Amino acid sequence: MHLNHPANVAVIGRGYVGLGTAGLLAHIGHTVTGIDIDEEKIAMLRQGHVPIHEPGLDDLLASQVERLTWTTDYSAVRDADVIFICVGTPPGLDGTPDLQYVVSAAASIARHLNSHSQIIVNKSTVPIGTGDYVQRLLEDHTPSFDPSRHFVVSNPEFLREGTALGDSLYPDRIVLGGQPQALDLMTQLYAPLIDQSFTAPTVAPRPEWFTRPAVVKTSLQSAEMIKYAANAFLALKISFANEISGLCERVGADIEEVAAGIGMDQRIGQRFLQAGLGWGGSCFGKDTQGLISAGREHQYDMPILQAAIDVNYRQRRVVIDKLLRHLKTVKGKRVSILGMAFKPNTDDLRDAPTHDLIVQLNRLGASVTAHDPIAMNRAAREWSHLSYTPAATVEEAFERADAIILATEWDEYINLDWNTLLATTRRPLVIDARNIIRRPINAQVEQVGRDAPRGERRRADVERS
Ligand SMILES: NC(=O)C1=CN([C@@H]2O[C@H](COP(=O)(O)OP(=O)(O)OC[C@H]3O[C@@H](n4cnc5c(N)ncnc54)[C@H](O)[C@@H]3O)[C@@H](O)[C@H]2O)C=CC1
Ligand SMILES: O=C(O)[C@H]1O[C@H](OP(=O)(O)OP(=O)(O)OC[C@H]2O[C@@H](n3ccc(=O)[nH]c3=O)[C@H](O)[C@@H]2O)[C@H](O)[C@@H](O)[C@@H]1O
Repeated sequence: MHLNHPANVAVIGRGYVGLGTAGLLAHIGHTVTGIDIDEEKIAMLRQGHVPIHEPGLDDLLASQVERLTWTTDYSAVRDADVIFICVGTPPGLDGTPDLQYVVSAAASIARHLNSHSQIIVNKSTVPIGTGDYVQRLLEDHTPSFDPSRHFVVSNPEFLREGTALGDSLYPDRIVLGGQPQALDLMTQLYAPLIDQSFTAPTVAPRPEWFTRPAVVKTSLQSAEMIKYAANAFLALKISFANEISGLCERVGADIEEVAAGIGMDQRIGQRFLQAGLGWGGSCFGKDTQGLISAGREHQYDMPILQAAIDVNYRQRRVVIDKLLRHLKTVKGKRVSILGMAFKPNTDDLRDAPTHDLIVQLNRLGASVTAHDPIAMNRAAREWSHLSYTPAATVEEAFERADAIILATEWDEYINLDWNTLLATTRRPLVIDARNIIRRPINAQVEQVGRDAPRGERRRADVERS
């Protein structure tokens, strides 16, 4: 079978994954219609405004205006060769992913499928078996449905927020699950990405070391499982580093040196061993819980994943314990938090550790001030249930503070003139929950899994020697 080039593609959902996918497919030459039910966000996109903060995405989308259309009208599906589902799958109350948006998107697609060959590709992270379910739903609701022409494919997404463009344009692998003829069509769609024959955009240059992505073709179920297993493994790697960091503190070892030392074993690898406040964001918590709930459905325990979750959320208490060791009580004290987004270079606040830090500090009676270079406006909307004073500038956060907690390692914080700012505090106490401070500063500094920074031995020194 043959896929038109350029292909007509519909991308359902304009979140982090939908916008990244639309931008990528337009950049490699396809004609893309982005569909979302959120009229306000579609209106913003039509006016050239990107509704999320993702470095370089606004420039990439602006460079592709001729290939990109935004609409709330599903009838665009009728002319599409390939239809991507990129809607949210948030956790339900018991940790099971809520599939209502996927089901509703699939039902809307079903109303508009045509009688030609069309591929429905799921990029949302969904429980194993959802692809089959979507196929049955389409069969039931599409009078013209023909399994020799209408295919459901799983193509999980591995981008990280904050580095979405680079991750999408230069991926380690492209995972495709489904029937062989549908996967052949998908490799035709992705040919410029697989061969890296596109011109790298200036906002995301091709790394020198990058050659081409691997293409992994599997069954629908295996592709769906690969996504969950990848996120779960990364999450447990971080929790492993955090668990070891607690013991490091007790025996006088330094987690930065230990992580560098074990990470040099290529079987382990350096990445995702950064100890600190633990993971946050929309996916690691949701997907580890999602796997556990899938196990529960099959009467199968997943104790390693449960332990990874427990260790992760314990880190949020460890940081407050460190603060209390110095201040005894925080009642009436001014505690300033630097960083609200769950990681740098994004405005995403989902499951951000800072949320839980503020909750704990509110309970302990502290007066909380918080700052973030990008996420403050979003926090004003999404965290109105919390009690904190937003600091308009980082200087304002330091002024008269009894303690500073560094929660997100934005470059802006790494490059601060710490000593000048600390001079304006009431007490120079820094809880560096991301271990970013490398040299001694004029403050008592608490880090995670190590003594205060001495300056003479750093992770980088270990890497060089
Ligand atoms: N955020 C990330 O970095 C990554 C997310 N994922 C997965 O991708 C999926 C999407 O995640 P995000 O982009 O973060 O979600 P998001 O919450 O940022 O965006 C979802 C979008 O879908 C729209 N939507 C909901 N129902 C719809 C419908 N019936 N028709 C059209 N649009 C509809 C919403 O209005 C929203 O704009 C999730 O399953 C997530 O687990 C996978 C890899 C990375
Ligand atoms: O499914 C998803 O949504 C995505 O989830 C993660 O991406 P993301 O959550 O955007 O960001 P990460 O860079 O993975 O960071 C997640 C959290 O882990 C924390 N982290 C990361 C690495 C580390 O060593 N230590 C650590 O605490 C970060 O601070 C952050 O809070 C995965 O890395 C992506 O591959 C995946 O596509």
